[in-house]
Amino acid sequence: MAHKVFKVEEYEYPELLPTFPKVDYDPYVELKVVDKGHLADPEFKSLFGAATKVDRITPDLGTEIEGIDIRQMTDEQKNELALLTAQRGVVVFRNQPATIYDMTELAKYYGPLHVHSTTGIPKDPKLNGVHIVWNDGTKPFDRINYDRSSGWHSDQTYEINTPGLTSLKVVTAPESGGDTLWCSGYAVLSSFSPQFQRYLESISALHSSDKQKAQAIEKGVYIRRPQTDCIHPVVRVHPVTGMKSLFVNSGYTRRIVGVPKAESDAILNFLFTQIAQCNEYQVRIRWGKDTICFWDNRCVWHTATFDYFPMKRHGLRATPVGERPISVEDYEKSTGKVALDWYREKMRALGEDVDDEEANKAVSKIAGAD
Ligand SMILES: O=C(O)CCC(=O)C(=O)O
Ligand SMILES: [Fe+2]
Repeated sequence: MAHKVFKVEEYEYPELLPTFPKVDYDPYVELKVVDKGHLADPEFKSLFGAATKVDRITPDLGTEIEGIDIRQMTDEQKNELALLTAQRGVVVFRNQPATIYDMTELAKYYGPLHVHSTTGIPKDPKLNGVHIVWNDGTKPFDRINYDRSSGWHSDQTYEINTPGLTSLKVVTAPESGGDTLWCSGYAVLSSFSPQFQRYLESISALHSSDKQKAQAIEKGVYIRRPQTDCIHPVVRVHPVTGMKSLFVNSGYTRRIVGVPKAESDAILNFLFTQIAQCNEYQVRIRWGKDTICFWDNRCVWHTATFDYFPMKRHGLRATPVGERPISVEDYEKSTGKVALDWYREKMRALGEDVDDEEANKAVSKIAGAD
C-alpha cells in the first residue's frame, strides 16, 4: 500500500518540526536543584483562590484546574503548582494560549532545562531544551513489533539529575485518540507488602540510554552527547512530599545491581507489569486544543496511545531537571524525618490507620506461613 506523503509547506507549525543538528554537548555533571515546591503554601491559596474550578480527576492522581492562564502565574502560584503536581502527579490546564517559548520560560523557573542528546529539537537554538513528539500520520502503527509494556516510562532516568516538573502541549492533536496515560509511582509502591517494599528500598538499578542511542544511530541521527548510564535507588523519596516512589521503568531501567540476573529480570518484569496493570492508579487525559499537562516525572510514569493513524500528532515538551534521586536511607539521614508511605498517608487523611504489623500478618496468612 502506498503511504500518503506529509507536506511541510501545508503544515501549520513547520518551524516546530524536529531537526537533528550536528552539535556536541558536554556530558552532564550533577547539578544542585532546590525544588520550588518547598516554598509553596500547602493550602494552595494563590492557585486555588484564582481558579474557577479544581477537579480531582481520580481520587488518587490527576487534577484539572480551570480559570488560570499559566502565562500569568505569580511566583506563589508557580510554587503551589510544583507542590500540587508533586502530590497529585498530573495537573491539567485547558485553553492555554501559552507557546513553547512561554512554557520554556516557566520551566526554567523550576530548574535547568534538560537538553536531549538524540530526539528532535526545533531549529531555533533558543528552544534546544524542547523535546518534540511528532507523528506525521503517514505510517500505520506497527502492531506486530510493539512491546506493550515498554510504552510505560518516566523521562530520561539515565541522567544524573532526572526530569522534574515537566509540561507537554499537544499543538496538533488528532480529532480523537492519542490520549496520554499516567500512573502513580507512590501508589504502585504502596500496593506491595511491607517486606517487599523494604527489599525494594535496599536496592539500586542501572538506567541506560542504550536503546534510545541505538535507535538514533539506526536512523542516522547525530548523537549530541556521549551515551549516559546512571545507577539510581529503586525507591526514591520526593524531597517536597517526603513520599516514597517506585523509580524503575521499562524504557530505561536495565538491571538491578548486585543481585543475580534471574532475580533482576523477574523483579523488573513484575514491576513493569504492575505499572501497566494498575488502572486504579492511572489517569488518562484526552488532549484538546491548547491543553497543557504538567507531571512530576519523579513520581509518575506515562505512556502515549497510538490509535490515531492516519491523523497527525505533534507535541512540545519543556523539561526542567530535578535533584539527583534520593534513596530512603539518604533522605532519612539527611532530614531526620521518616520517609512517608502513600497509602498510610491517604488512610490517615481519611481518619483511618494502617498498621504494618496487621499488614504483615495478613500477608503471611495469605502465604499460609502460619
Ligand atoms: O506523546 C505523549 O503523549 C507522551 C510523549 C512522551 O513520552 C514525552 O513527551 O515524554
Ligand atoms: Fe516521555
